[in-house]
Amino acid sequence: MSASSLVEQAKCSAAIAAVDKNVLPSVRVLGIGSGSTVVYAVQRLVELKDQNKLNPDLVCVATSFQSKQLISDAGLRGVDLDDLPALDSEQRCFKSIDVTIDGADEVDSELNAIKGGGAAHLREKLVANASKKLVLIADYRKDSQTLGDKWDCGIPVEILPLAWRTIKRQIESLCPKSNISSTSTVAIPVSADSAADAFAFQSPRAELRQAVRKAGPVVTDNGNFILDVAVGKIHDPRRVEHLIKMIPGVIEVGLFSGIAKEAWFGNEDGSILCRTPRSEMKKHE
Ligand SMILES: O=C(CO)[C@H](O)[C@H](O)COP(=O)(O)O
Repeated sequence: MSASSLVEQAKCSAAIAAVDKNVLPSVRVLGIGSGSTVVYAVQRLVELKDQNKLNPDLVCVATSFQSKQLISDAGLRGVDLDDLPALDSEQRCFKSIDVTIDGADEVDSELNAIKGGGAAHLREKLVANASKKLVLIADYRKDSQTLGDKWDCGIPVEILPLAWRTIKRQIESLCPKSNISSTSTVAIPVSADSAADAFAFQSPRAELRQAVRKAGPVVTDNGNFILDVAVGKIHDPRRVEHLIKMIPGVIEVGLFSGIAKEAWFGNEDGSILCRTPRSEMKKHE
């Protein structure tokens, strides 16, 4: 089998396993992520729907234009995030989505994730944050110990177009390039008053993401630009996320720290791994 078929098979098997385990008839509100792996999840939902295995009142919340199209093409009922009741009266919590199934660009051992390879991470994070459970699905290339081990395209950062050069400069000046070599890892104090406020960070390089088959930059579903910020290995994703998010004009950072509850990976050999934060890997057939 070719390498690309193996990857597709791995995406598909992870998606099917995650949907079967998580989209039970009790699920009434389902978040649908974005990207190529999610396509397989939606295909599985159609099969379950045809077998009357889904909640008859199921509604789906989209995370992008693509996801909205997937939902409607599958004959599933879509609903806007803001049209959901703010409070789940049964469980008395403010998470109105039961489960969200989404892809990822890289997932570390704690299930922190890089997302936004498809430039959809702003709405993906809104939906994930409103979900009782975020389940990630991916192929074996995304499964890593530390963010930055495998994904080398940088952290996607959605920004306000009118100040893109200023924001780029400010991100790059989080750690002046002149201070370090391209391979070194240095400690950057994020606040002057505490030595503990330091984290490993490589020289950030922020590139404006360019469109394919369209002249100029990628424009997100929200009308914004994307900077891909290369920082090397990310040992403290929450810190990095907060540091970048503090820059005025940054709308959302494609780091999902401590949000996902479960991640499913399809392997090259056809097996599937399910991971939870800090857990041992569980092998499924
Ligand atoms: O975050 C995303 C889009 O913003 C995607 O979920 C992520 O890029 C993974 O995509 P794929 O399943 O195509 O590998």
